[in-house]
Amino acid sequence: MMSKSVIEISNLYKQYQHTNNFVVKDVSLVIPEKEIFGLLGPNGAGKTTLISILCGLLKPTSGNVVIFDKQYNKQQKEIHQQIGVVPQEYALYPTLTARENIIYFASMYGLKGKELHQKVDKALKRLGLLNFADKKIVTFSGGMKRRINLIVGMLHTPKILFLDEPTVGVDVHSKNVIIEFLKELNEKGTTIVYTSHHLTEAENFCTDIAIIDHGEIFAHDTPKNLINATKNASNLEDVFIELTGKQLRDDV
Ligand SMILES: Nc1ncnc2c1ncn2[C@@H]1O[C@H](COP(=O)(O)OP(=O)(O)OP(=O)(O)O)[C@@H](O)[C@H]1O
Repeated sequence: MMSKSVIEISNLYKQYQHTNNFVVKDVSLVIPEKEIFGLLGPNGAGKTTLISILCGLLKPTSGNVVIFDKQYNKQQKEIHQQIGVVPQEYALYPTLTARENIIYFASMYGLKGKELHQKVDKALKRLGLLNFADKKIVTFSGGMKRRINLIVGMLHTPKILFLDEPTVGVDVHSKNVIIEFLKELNEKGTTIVYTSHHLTEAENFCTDIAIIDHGEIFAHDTPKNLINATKNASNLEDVFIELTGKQLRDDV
């Protein structure tokens, strides 16, 4: 039986002000509940623009986004209570500690008291950062900041978690910790929507993948079906090169 859809995107277009081109072009997608959906594409393909529209940070030029049967122009607050956002840029206060940052953002979702403190400790421990809880963010490495960014986005237990390149620029250890943590959240019921450059990571992690280039979705299917449907492809990288004509460096 098909899962019910939690995100429905129809005929989405985006053109930034004072530019001549659309950077998202006629994108229509349905994302079912409990999916791990990966949006893959080369630099400048439109991944950040599209995911920013889906989490309500940007307005589309035209088209429609429906999340849990709700639309941003009518029920923005209701949608925001049910989603979590982990942006590509660190959304953290550098001179506050990790714990202070997390508590500051979590309190905006109404988390407080003992429950909040227990959740903070549990997440910090799970992501290997409990010993750094009371250190200032300014002293953290890129991988540690990414993990705090992730806790900030998920502590209120969102039904959908949007992540823009959550593993970019981090070492293998941080990357594995992040991916394993996201898998656990997904097993507990969170739908994950993420963008990435990492084809091998996405192939192993995602239940469904859309490949975007020049603002257009070229393909959308399970990793296995994408590979099977592409002549001589043995992995997602082969599919990607066939569809976009580009080699996407699977860098750290
Ligand atoms: N604020 C903006 N104003 C004008 N053009 C923009 C703006 N933000 C992004 N763009 C352009 O829109 C296109 C898509 O950019 P976007 O950041 O969505 O791509 P991306 O796939 O996320 O790239 P990357 O992998 O490098 O992060 C690019 O050509 C970019 O230069």
